[in-house]
Amino acid sequence: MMKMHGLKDGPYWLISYSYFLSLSGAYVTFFAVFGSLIGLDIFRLNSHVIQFLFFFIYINLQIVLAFLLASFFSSVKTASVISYIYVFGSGLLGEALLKLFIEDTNFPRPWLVIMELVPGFSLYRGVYELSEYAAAGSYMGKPGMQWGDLNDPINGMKDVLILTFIEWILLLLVAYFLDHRPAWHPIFLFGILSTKHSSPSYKANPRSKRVFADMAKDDVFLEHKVVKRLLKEMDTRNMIICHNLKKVYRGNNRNPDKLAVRGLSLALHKGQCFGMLGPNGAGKSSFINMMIGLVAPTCGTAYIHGMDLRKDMNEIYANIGVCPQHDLLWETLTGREHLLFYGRMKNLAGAALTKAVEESLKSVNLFHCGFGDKSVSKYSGGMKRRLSVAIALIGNPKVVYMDEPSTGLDTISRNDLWNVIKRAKKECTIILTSNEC
Ligand SMILES: Nc1ncnc2c1ncn2[C@@H]1O[C@H](COP(=O)(O)OP(=O)(O)OP(=O)(O)O)[C@@H](O)[C@H]1O
Repeated sequence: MMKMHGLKDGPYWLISYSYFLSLSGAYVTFFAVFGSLIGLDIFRLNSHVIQFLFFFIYINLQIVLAFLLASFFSSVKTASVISYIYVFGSGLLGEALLKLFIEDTNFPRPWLVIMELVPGFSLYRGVYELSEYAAAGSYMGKPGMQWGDLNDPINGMKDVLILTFIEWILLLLVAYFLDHRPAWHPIFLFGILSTKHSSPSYKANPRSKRVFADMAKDDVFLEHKVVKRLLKEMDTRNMIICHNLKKVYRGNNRNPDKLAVRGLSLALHKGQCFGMLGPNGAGKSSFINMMIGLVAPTCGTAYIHGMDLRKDMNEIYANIGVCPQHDLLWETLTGREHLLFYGRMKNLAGAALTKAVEESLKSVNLFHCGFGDKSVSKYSGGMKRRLSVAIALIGNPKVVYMDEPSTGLDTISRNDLWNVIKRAKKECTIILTSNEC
C-alpha cells in the first residue's frame, strides 16, 4: 500500500529491515543481560563477542527468512501458522534428533553440517555448544567458550557461524530478488504458464455477452477508435490512455473464471475528471486496482503520461495519488502528521512541505478549529474520507485515483468533498468511481 503512495523499494526494505533488526536485537539483548544478572552460566561464562556474533547473525537470518516467507504467502494467517510449525518443529527435532547425532562420535560430521543448513538446527547447535562449554567451565572453575575454542574439532560453533552468515547473505539476495519478481524467475514463469493455461478456459457466458451488447454504444466504439489513433500516432504524453484493459479473476474450487473488466479503452487529458458509475460488482475497483498496480491486468495496458503500466510501475507510483475505497489511516496520528508523512514520500521537504500540508488541510476543511492537530481516532467518517482525499492530492500528482470517495458521507460532507475535487482537477487528471448516481 505504501508503494502506491510513492515509497520506493530501497527505503521500504531498509525501514522494515531496521525495524525488525532493532526489535529482535532488543529482545535478545534483554535475554542475555537478564540471564547474566540472574547468573545463567551460558550468558555469564562464554565469550561475549562469540555470543554477540552468533545471535546477531542468527537474528538477521531469521528476519531474511521472514521476508522470504512473506513473498510466498499472501495470507498473514498462513504465514504465521507455517512459522510456528517451523519454530516448534525445528526445536523439538533438534532436541530429539540432532542432539543424538551431535553426541554420537561415530556420526559423520559432514552430515551434521548438512542438517544445520536448516536455520532452526543451526540455532540449536549453537546454543548446545554454548551450554556445553558453559557447563564444563563452571565445573572446572574456568571460563566457557573463548575465541580460541572455535578451532576445537568437536566444537560445532565455527561451522554454525560460517553457515548462518553465508545463508543470511544468500537468502537476503533471494528475498530481494523474489520481491521484485523479474520476468524470467521460475516461479513467475509458472505464474505466466498457469495464466496462459487458464485464459482459454474463460468463456463469456451468453448473459455477459448480452450485457456487452447493451453497453457497446457508439461512444464506447468512438473511444476505442480515439485510443487506437493516439497509440498509432504515439501521442501518449500528458495523457492517460487505457488500451483494451481486461481483468479476469481465475476461478478456484470449481468456481468459473470471473470477468471483472472487459477490454476497457479510454483517453483522458489533464484537467479532466472521469467518473465511473456502476453498481457493486461492476468492476470499478478492479479497474482502479489495475491502474495503481495492485493487480496485474489479464491483458491490455495503460499509459500514464507515456509510462507503461506493465513496465514502468515504479515511475508511475511517483506521479499518482490514491484515495482507496477504505480509509487506510493510523488512528493515533493526527491529520497533519499523515500529510507530513505522505508529503515526504512525494519528495516534499522543508518550507515547501509545511506550506503544502497547511494548504492541504485548508482545502479539505480540516484546518480550522485545530482538527488537523487532533488524532484521527477523534475524526468523524466524513473527516477521515476528506483526509484520505487530501493524502491522495498532496505533492501535486499528475493523476489521482479515488475509489468511491463519497461513500458513507452525508450531504454536507459530500458537497465539501466535490468542491475539493473540483478545485483539484485544474492541476491533474482525476479518475473516480461511485455507485451513487
Ligand atoms: N480477487 C478477486 N477474485 C475473484 N473475483 C473478484 C476479486 N475481486 C473482485 N472480484 C469480482 O470481480 C467483480 C468486480 O469486482 P469489483 O470489486 O471490481 O467491483 P466494484 O464495481 O468495485 O464493486 P464494489 O463497489 O462492491 O467494490 C465482482 O463480481 C467481484 O466479486
